[in-house]
Amino acid sequence: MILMDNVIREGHPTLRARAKELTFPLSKEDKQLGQDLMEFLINSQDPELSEKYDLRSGIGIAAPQVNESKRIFALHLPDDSDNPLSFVAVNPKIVSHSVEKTYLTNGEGCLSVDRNVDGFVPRHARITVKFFTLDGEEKKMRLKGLQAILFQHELDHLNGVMFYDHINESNPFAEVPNSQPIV
Ligand SMILES: O=CN(O)CCNC(=O)c1cccc(Cl)c1Cl
Ligand code: NI
Repeated sequence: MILMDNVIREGHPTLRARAKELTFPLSKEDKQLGQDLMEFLINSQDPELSEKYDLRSGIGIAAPQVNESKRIFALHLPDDSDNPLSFVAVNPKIVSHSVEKTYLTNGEGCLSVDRNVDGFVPRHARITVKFFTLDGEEKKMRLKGLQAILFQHELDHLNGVMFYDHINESNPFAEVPNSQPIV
């Protein structure tokens, strides 16, 4: 199982590398990696397991964060949100996006960043995405709100981008033009 000791932190070169596409059928190891990423999210959101294994809670995790430079990540948005979202995405892509932006007024956090970095992280408000499941099935879906933000945060990790790269340096809380914030 993935533990915090397996999570690499800022400064590790893998976080700034472009991760490599996977080929199908996936190797046993790559399938296991996808399953391990999802298991980490579920464990990290479980009060007992997160305490037992000292896990920082996460709603997404990308393979580069455990030093696997592969284009695969897992999202697991708690089922108390209006519509639950939980999947492992292989070779994910954004195929189209809104002009309008969005951002979380509380900012974003990252398991690979052991500090608070305040500021608005402007993201596409609505995205159409494509990815493959661990079994090689192609999926296409439209995401908005926190689900869209989360997908973009994880896809950034596959491209060596950190959330704070998007924060306005001169004024972290500067108004974001043409945006609908999420409180
Ligand atoms: O890459 C994934 N992580 O670093 C896991 C920890 N961060 C979060 O759960 C998190 C928190 C707030 C907003 C977003 Cl968008 C995310 Cl992703
Ligand atoms: Ni992150």
